Amino acid sequence: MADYILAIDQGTSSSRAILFNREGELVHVAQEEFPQYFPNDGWVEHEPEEIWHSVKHTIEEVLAKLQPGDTVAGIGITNQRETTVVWDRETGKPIHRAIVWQDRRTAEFCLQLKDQGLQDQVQAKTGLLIDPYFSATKVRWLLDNVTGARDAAQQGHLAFGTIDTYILWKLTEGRAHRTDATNASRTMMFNIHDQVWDGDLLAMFDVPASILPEVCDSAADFGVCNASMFGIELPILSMIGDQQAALVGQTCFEQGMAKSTYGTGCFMIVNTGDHALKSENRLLTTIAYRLNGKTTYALEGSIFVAGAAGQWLRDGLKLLENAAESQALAESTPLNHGVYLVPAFTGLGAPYWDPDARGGLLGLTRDTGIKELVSAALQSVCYQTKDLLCAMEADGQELKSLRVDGGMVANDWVMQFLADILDTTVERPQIIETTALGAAYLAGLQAGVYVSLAELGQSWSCERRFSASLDDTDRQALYAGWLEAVKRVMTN
Ligand SMILES: Nc1ncnc2c1ncn2[C@@H]1O[C@H](COP(=O)(O)OP(=O)(O)O)[C@@H](O)[C@H]1O
Ligand SMILES: O=P(O)(O)OC[C@H](O)CO
Repeated sequence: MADYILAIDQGTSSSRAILFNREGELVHVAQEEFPQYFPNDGWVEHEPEEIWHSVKHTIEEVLAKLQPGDTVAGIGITNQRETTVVWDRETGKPIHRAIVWQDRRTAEFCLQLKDQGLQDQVQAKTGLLIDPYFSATKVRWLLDNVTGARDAAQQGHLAFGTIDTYILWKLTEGRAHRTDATNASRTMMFNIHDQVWDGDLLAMFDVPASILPEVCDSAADFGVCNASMFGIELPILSMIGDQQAALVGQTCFEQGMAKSTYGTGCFMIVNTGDHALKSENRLLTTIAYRLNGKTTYALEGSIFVAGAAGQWLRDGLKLLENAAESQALAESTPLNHGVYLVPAFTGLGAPYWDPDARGGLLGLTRDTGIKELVSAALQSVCYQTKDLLCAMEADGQELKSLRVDGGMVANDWVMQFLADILDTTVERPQIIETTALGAAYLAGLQAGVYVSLAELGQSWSCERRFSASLDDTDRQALYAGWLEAVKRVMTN
């Protein structure tokens, strides 16, 4: 049996390649950031070739650490979801930069669809709420705005993919055009009940079926990366959206188990088993994973800005050298400083869904300083999680505890404030690279390294539990201030 599984975690801010051993331990990791482009108000783009190069370099870096005789079972790919790439099938060249999930350029078109009363139909088929977040309107924008694209698409010359599909295409040098059910479920073109690309939706978004990838289980034989690329032949054995991968990496396999991931954005997901539970509180119904043709569903709350607020303080305002510094600054101010940052830089996601909202900084006084701003930015992530938790509870999902992961959970102050504001126990696992681990687990299942999800469930272990200790009155007062601040920035 092979020694290692290679996971590729292609996130919004960086790409990572990680070698896990059979015990699910992280053995080697390489990481590379890539540029973000903000060409217009609310627009966010990535250069697909730059993403691919970062993926290629990180794979090369970790494979270089293998010893002679070491074997790799295959690759699991997990990725930032919804981000949309369209490329030429012949040349492999993207016709435009990727339109990133955070991008709001199609807000007006989404509003038109909602005004036409199409929300219910879209939600019934896809589990999603009409929003620029999802791929469908981004594909339409590309076909309408890149010269010649629509004609080329009609003639079958173009391919669409989310980032998983694009990486697979590159790894297999154009031989495989596939995605998995979790990524398909985020396009707003996929019927999550019938598990097919939906003709009505394709007509609604004016997307020709010829550009779509084949949809597979999350663990499947997706294709093979030939030895000519990295020196060893590597089959691609899993593909899964990063938030669903984190659910798998956190081994939340039972109904009612939940995780929240704090990367660029924040995504809380609760496993709802084989039931596609319709949210009455503006959460998303989505596919958690599909294995051996059996679909497991989830309820998701998606927040667009979490760690990105720290990036703004670091790169935009130059208030921080690095994200880790934020902890000491936040520790040096009381919780009730009265400053609220609503980081609606690219609109608000769940449960508000207001693409036109923009950020607000409220409660400033003459003595407001860097530490209050930093604290407010970190607190905003926890308040937004509270919004999601309230929506989940209103949908009948009672969480006893919350498993957390992602780059931001290294910050103990944030984790304690999160437990305090949620009034729930927050559990940080030993391995916080759970996204990559989830992809590796599924690749391992496909390769026969692991036998079942139940076996994997035994492997989860907690590094630290954060218990709520804040007085109830203080909690309520802090959260009431947040709700008031959100009201001030909303446009709908
Ligand atoms: N100690 C920390 N405190 C606060 N934020 C942090 C800390 N460490 C990392 N981050 C934030 O976490 C994010 C990176 O997390 P990661 O899971 O790698 O994101 P992604 O998958 O979106 O690329 C960045 O936005 C960074 O600012
Ligand atoms: O890059 P992340 O980890 O913030 O995740 C992005 C999400 O998949 C967007 O839906």
